[in-house]
Amino acid sequence: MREAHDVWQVRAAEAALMALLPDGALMERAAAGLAATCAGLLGRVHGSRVVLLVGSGDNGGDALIAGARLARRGARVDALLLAPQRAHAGGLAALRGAGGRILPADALGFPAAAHDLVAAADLVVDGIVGIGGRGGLRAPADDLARAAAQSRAVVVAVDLPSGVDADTGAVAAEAVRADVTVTFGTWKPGLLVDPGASYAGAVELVDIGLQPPAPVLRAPQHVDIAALLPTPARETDKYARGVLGLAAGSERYPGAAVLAAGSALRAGVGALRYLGPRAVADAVVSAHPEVMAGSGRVQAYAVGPGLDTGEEARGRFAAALDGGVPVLVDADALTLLAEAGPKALEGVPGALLTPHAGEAVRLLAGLGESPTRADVEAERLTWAVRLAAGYDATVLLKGSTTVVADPRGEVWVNPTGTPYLATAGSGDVLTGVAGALLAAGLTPAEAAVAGAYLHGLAGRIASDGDVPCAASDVSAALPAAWRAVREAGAPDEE
Ligand SMILES: NC(=O)C1=CN([C@@H]2O[C@H](COP(=O)(O)OP(=O)(O)OC[C@H]3O[C@@H](n4cnc5c(N)ncnc54)[C@H](OP(=O)(O)O)[C@@H]3O)[C@@H](O)[C@H]2O)[C@@H](O)CC1
Ligand SMILES: [K+]
Repeated sequence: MREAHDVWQVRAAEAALMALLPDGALMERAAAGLAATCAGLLGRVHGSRVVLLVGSGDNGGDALIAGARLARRGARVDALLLAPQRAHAGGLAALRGAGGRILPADALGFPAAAHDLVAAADLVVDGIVGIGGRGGLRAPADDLARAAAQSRAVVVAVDLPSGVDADTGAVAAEAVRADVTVTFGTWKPGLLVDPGASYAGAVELVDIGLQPPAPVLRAPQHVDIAALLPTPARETDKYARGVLGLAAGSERYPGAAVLAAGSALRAGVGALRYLGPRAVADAVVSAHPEVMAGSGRVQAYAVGPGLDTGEEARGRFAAALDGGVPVLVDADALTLLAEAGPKALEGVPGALLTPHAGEAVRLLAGLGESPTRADVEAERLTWAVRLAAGYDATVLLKGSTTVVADPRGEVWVNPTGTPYLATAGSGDVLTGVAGALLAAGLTPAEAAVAGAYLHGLAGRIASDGDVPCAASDVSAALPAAWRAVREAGAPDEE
């Protein structure tokens, strides 16, 4: 599990550790890790051209000390200081001592000369701001961020790309686009959640000895998901494996039911009961003869894909909520839930809501909040947590990064997925998978985390080689995704 901590937690852990160490030791550790990554990226350090973008805080200090290490190995290092009077004194002395050049950015005939330097560099180190950053990058730092983006140099961000909010991943204005981010002590949420995650490039974590408390955000890996996936026991039967009731599809949208059903079957349900109009039931059964049409005992319901919002749909939604079992609420059922408000979920033993940003806006309106879709996409952690608390339910907020929040405030981010999953029917596949896991007895949060992970992985498999895929292809790739996760979780053979 990758674990991320917020700025407040990092600062507290840093203070506790600094009290035990000589002055500057922590920054030396950070800078040593940073310099090692830069050297690896350069290949040949001697004779290479390195430009440091140096802000006024310790993030700039890390860059200067790493730059000194590279200069001692023969790199030509130029430090561009954004605030010469306030740059890290120890870092400046170290770089000067190692033969690096120190250039106040504004004394250079800024910005032209600074641009030339950045354009000619092999590697640019972004030490403008780290966890002390607030809001979008201010001038003239924003201009340097643009210059770095235009340069052919490899861009390495120190701790996190400047301009990315460490706690939320929000990018208020310009931000540095890094090829690699070297982060210290622990992951920051902004490195895992879009839009910030998309600015970070490949992230390397340098252990500096921090011992932070429980994380604010977790990103599961294959082994974590393998530990959640149900394995049928020798004496199991279809009821023990979990029966899912699927209330999806309508005469207008029969395909959603077919896709969700096929995906649930591939995600290990013992049996699937389809609940809906006769014509749709016929389509589902003809595509998947394993499906039983009609009501009966189930361990969980999944309700919503292609459901429609008319009288008949409302009846199916109400029946699912009244069933006394966990319920996954998606698509049209989210619209009905937003209308009814959180009280509709009272008495449901475990609800999992799976909105995209637009549906989240509707649900939030039911709580008296009025963010726009763009607001939700810019700060998805914040809004997912708010929804989970307001509806007292687990929320899986779908999007460029999918996040899961449970009502106690635990939050996960899904590291799998691909933009190719933005295709019609993709959400129906996710509903089938997560619904099956819910029926198998996973908690709503576990079903959401594992469901999003498998769905994202199946999407990557289906679009391997940068090839577009249909939702049916994603569904068909579920067994391969499941297998990949299982293999990673299997104990090594002796
Ligand atoms: N924690 C740890 O364990 C360790 C931490 N370490 C390192 O310390 C870093 C944190 O250092 P930090 O606290 O000095 O803050 P930092 O990120 O340099 O930024 C502050 C400066 O940025 C400026 N600024 C702010 N917003 C801005 C904007 N939008 N646009 C432009 N400028 C903006 C702000 O200016 P001001 O607002 O004061 O004018 C202020 O001067 C951390 O990320 C890591 O790299 C490692 O060395 C060792 C282990
Ligand atoms: K930075």
